[in-house]
Amino acid sequence: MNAVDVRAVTRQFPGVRALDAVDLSVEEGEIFGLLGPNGSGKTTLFNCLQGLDRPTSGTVSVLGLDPQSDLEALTLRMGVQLQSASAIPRLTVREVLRLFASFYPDSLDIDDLLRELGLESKAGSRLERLSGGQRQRVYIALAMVNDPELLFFDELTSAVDPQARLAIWDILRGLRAKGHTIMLTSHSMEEAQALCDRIAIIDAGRIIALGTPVELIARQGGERLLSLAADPSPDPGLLEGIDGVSSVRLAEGHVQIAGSGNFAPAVLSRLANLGTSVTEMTLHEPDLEDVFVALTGREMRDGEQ
Ligand SMILES: Nc1ncnc2c1ncn2[C@@H]1O[C@H](COP(=O)(O)OP(=O)(O)OP(=O)(O)O)[C@@H](O)[C@H]1O
Repeated sequence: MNAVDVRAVTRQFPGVRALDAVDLSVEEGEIFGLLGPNGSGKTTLFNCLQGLDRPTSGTVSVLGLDPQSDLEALTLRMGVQLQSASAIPRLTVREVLRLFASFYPDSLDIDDLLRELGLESKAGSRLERLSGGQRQRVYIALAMVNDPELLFFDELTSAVDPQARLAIWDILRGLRAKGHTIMLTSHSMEEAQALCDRIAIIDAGRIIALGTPVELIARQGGERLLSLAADPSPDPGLLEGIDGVSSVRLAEGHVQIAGSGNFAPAVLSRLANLGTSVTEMTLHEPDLEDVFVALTGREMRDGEQ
């Protein structure tokens, strides 16, 4: 059984179709990323999955349950990340965990949870005193307190520094290793690539791509791009026949060589044979951002509304 099944889900608000015939499934035990620019429908879909909103048409099944009619049973089995703890800033980490644990008939041991999330030394600190990364770890702990099968995280790492981000990714990987299913939203293609088993890219309420990051990049025909400055600048025609190279062009004083496979060493050796010295070189691997640009004609961040 899939953890989540969404079939032909449309959510129409006055003047805005936030979700438009969305189909997707999340398998048990995977980290599934829902990626899209601001206003693309991520929160609306999460709301429908968590029983906070109802699709205008289509069906949603979460852990085999209907989030509208079976919400009570579902609440015991899912964990939802708190958006902001503004209502409880004066409680300590331990107090807020105890409070949340009291909402459920069964909960994890608070000390184990604190240890697992590296929060033991912060147990007595008020939420308002924590750093952004520490607070996000508390939100993860709160979502975990009922030991849920399925966890939802919304923009978990958007406001934390790179080091805290890596620590949070490790926590999520640890949850996956223990069999939990995770569904997360993100604006970050980098995060999706590093963390998610599969992703759906959503744009204007429609799923425009669905698969593993590697599949999506391959499907888009993503190529490596070797960009170099060389002196003297070589005739592009002399690099065109190299194995794996699909195109060579001169742009802004750089030679840009696109292709697949490991063509860079052959290019460099051809340039050396031509007596050309390379003064600068970068290699861009195809990534999910390229997939988004190829599908929509714009950058993920440009799409913000
Ligand atoms: N209650 C509502 N009433 C009217 N329009 C809404 C409502 N909720 C969301 N929308 C609209 O639906 C669209 C999708 O919004 P949603 O919040 O799902 O996007 P999102 O992808 O989560 O964005 P963000 O990344 O900014 O959180 C937007 O155009 C939004 O303005």
